[in-house]
Amino acid sequence: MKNKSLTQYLVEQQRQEGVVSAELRLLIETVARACKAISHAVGKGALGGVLGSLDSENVQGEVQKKLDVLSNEILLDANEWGGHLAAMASEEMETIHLIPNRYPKGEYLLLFDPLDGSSNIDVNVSIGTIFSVLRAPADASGREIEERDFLQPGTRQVAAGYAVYGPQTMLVLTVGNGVVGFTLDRETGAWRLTHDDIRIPEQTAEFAINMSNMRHWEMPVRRYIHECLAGKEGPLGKNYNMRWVASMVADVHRILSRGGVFMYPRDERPSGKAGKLRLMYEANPMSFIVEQAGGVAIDGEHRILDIEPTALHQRVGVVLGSREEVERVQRYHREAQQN
Ligand SMILES: O=P(O)(O)OC[C@H]1O[C@](O)(COP(=O)(O)O)[C@@H](O)[C@@H]1O
Ligand SMILES: [Mg+2]
Ligand SMILES: [Mg+2]
Repeated sequence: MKNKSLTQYLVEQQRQEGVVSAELRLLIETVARACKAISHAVGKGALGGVLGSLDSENVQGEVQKKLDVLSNEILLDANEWGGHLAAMASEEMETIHLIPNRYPKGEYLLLFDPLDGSSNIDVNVSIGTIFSVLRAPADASGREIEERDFLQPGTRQVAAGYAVYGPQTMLVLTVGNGVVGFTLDRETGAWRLTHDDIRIPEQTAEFAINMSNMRHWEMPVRRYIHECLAGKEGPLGKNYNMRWVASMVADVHRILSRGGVFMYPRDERPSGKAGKLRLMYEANPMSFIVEQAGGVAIDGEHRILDIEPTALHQRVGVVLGSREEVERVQRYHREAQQN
């Protein structure tokens, strides 16, 4: 039998499981269509003139790549007119994007990191798109959506997913009923269910962290990585392997595929920034997916999904992946606080 299509999966989630509304189904299909368009642009590379940087910076002061801006535009254009959304927010835009008055409005809020792993674009390494869906608060009906309407904890997400543009283009999705993965059939253009009920193994011997930041890490992170590096003779009693793609989508995708722990911890740099990754566009959607796959996601001490956001572009420390390892890192943080 042929693999199920994304539409078929979503219709089942709507009819049989009752976890997806018709509007949410159409919204997810629209996002998936946009990801397909981004995948095509990524695939053209230098032939499509999409590589390289622009002169502009985004709100976080990062130089924008052509593909950051192009992917942002593709997602905005695809999602503006469908009538499913009240507003959108993106890592690449300073403030929220309201649905223009000429289009019907819906009840959902869409947030995205249009192009994750920007430093890998020009070197032909896997990159991706991350998205998160919230419901607009009930008290927002009848008035214009404001930034504060987006500031909801990750537990309120009704769907989250990512597309990874690698050797294969895949879409990994949760609607709060487990995690599934679709592979883009490049000949027919269809998303086909290839990875049913993805589960992260509880134990692992593989970690992912940017080691060049070691001198800035807090003690609990140093302790954990030091123990991993000590291998079989150390306190953890096993030899660890290390991987760091530097595209969160690709690193998290590996963890969903074979387990592991991914860390971009907050550190002791005086920048006052709590880590590098963004809560609303990266940490929350990935944490929702990881938890739905049986893993754990924390900021060091606390569950990421419980964080009450205070700003749209807020950054957060991230430790996620296989349960036993993440809980060990959490224990080290708690012990450090008690001392
Ligand atoms: O270059 P570093 O410091 O290793 O950071 C890598 C991290 O930065 C990110 O690329 C940030 O995402 P953007 O490309 O969307 O800004 C993550 O995907 C990745 O985990
Ligand atoms: Mg990113
Ligand atoms: Mg990005």
